Parts: sequence; C-alpha cells; structure tokens
Amino acid sequence: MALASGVRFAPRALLRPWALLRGTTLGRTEPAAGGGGDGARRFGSQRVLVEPDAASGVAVMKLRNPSNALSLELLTELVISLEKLENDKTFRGIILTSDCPRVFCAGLDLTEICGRNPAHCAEYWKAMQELWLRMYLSSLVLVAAINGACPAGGCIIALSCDCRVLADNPKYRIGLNETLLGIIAPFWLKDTYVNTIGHRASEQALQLGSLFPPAEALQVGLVDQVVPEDQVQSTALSEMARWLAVPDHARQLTKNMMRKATADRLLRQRDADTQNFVSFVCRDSIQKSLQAYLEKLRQRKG
Ligand SMILES: CCCCCC/C=C/CC(=O)SCCNC(=O)CCNC(=O)[C@H](O)C(C)(C)COP(=O)(O)OP(=O)(O)OC[C@H]1O[C@@H](n2cnc3c(N)ncnc32)[C@H](O)[C@@H]1OP(=O)(O)O
Repeated sequence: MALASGVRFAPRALLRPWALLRGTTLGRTEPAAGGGGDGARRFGSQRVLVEPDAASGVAVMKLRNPSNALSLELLTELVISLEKLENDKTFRGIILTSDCPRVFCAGLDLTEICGRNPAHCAEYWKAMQELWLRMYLSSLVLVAAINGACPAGGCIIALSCDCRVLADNPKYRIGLNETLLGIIAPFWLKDTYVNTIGHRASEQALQLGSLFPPAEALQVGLVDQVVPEDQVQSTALSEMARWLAVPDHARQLTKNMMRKATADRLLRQRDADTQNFVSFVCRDSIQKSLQAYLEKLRQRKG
C-alpha cells in the first residue's frame, strides 16, 4: 500500500481474481467504433465493457449481464477490469454505468445462492466482499451513472462509488430492500448505508426495505444528482471533472481516511462474515423464500 502521488491504497492481494476466472473472455481488446489509437481501445469481457479515454484519464465501465445481476463471473470480471485500470497510471477515474436497458444492477444473482452447495455460496460471497473492498477503497474516482433500477447489491455497488448521478425515472428506484426478501443486510452493507445517509435514515430504510424513487433518493442523500435520463452520462462526466480537479494524493488520502475504518471492519471479520452468510442462506427456510422470490420475478416477466 504505497502512499504517494499515484497512491494505490486498495488492498491488491486480498484475493487472486484470476483464480476465479472460469471460462470468461476477459482481456480481449478491440478497437472502439471509429478506430483510433491506444486511448480509444476498448477492452473488457463478456459482461464488462471498458471504454477508456486516455486523453481525459477517464474510462467508462459498462455492465452488460442479464439484468446486471451480480453473478460470480460478473463480480470477477469487474474486479479484474478495476485492477487493470488502477494499475495503469493513465487513468484517474471510472464512470460505472449499465449497458442493460432499465436496470443499473439487480443486486446479488440469486441463482448463485439458490439451490447451491455451501462451498459455492462461500466462493460467491468472498467475491462479493472482494468487489466491495476494491471499489470502496479504490484510489480512482468512481462515479456511478445510474441509468436503471438499483436495488440491494446494486445499491451497494453505487454507494461504493464517490458520487452518484441517477436518471429521473420513477421506475429507477434505489435502496437496500433485503428485509422484504426475508434476508438481512450484513454489517458492511449497513455501514456503507450509514456512512452515506446517516444512522436514523438507515435505521428506517433498512428495516422497511425502502426502495427510493429518484426525488426521495436525492432528498435522503443516497444520490448526489437526479437528471433527465439523456443527461446522465454528461452529468457524470461533469461530476468527474469536479473530482479530478483536486490533486490526486490529497483526495486519495482523504478518501482513505474516511473509508478505511469501515473496510478494516470487514477485513478483520471476513471469514466470520462468510460463514455467517453461508449458514444463513443455506437454511431451508431461507432457500424456500429465495426460491419463491425468484419464481415471482420470473413470472412477473410474462
Ligand atoms: C447474513 C445474511 C446476509 C444476506 C445478505 C444478502 C444480501 C443481499 C443483497 C441482494 O442483492 S439480494 C437481490 C435483491 N435484488 C432484487 O430484489 C432485485 C430483483 N429484480 C427486480 O426487481 C427486477 O428484475 C429489476 C432489477 C427491477 C428489473 O426489472 P425488469 O422488469 O427489467 O426485469 P425482470 O423481467 O424482472 O427480470 C429479468 C430477468 O432477470 C432475472 N433477475 C432479476 N433480478 C435477479 C436477481 N437479483 N438474481 C437473479 N435473477 C434475477 C429475472 O428472474 C428474469 O429472469 P428470466 O430468466 O429472464 O425470466
């Protein structure tokens, strides 16, 4: 964890993301539409598309999984893409957005924890912890351009960024709705919520499983700007410029000062948190309610 200009304080070797790659296509590089030099080359994988702009030092990272549910593969590909950008000194910021219509991120991929064995659930949860740790402590500026629904794990991905811009569409609700599924947000999701909107608002929202429409999300402080849908990207870029106007080392050390204690809490209890998650989700009663919820989602589609 060097602390200097170009600081990299994110714990890099928390887990070896490459070891998680199972038949993904990460690492492919393709020229962006219109061609161009290195700065215009996209890279990415099946589930994450990265459009880097070397001139501005900003990369746009697009999620492109079905409903952007956080499958093990998506988590792994996100960690690897993030690491790749962090290790390239050209880049100072990432705009995270969705390539999937109407959904920014549907949260945990429930098929990863429904009808799976404990070992799989543990592997999955470790990958979730890993992504959160890396995003929450990233030395880069992360701006979430939220162009769709953003429940539960999707909300946590957005809250791990430094700044959030939400499209003004009443269907694009954001929040931690775990209690409505009969599950409990783990302490580090709760901590992230409290750090963003404060204790009392979190206490209410977490117990009620509130999903906030844009105006309410802005009011409670879950997002920083609500703008018409066609202005989400441009507003995210303007926000990025504001954050990048600050010298990197001062901003990075300040970010670390604000977030490290929260991340350390998970780092200290990572194994216990994994065991707790696995024993909870593998209970028969929880499996039944997750199964019923998934079924409801599938039927709703028709
Ligand atoms: C100690 C215990 C600790 C426990 C901690 C657990 C932490 C949990 C955090 C979570 O993230 S739990 C997941 C919560 N997520 C949700 O409740 C979102 C559910 N999805 C939706 O509400 C909607 O899908 C949407 C995101 C608003 C999108 O709506 P849209 O109408 O555009 O799409 P659908 O037709 O509903 O869905 C399309 C397709 O995707 C499947 N799907 C949606 N969400 C998930 C998901 N989270 N996991 C798995 N699959 C999902 C849905 O079933 C459809 O599938 P199909 O096969 O195409 O029919």
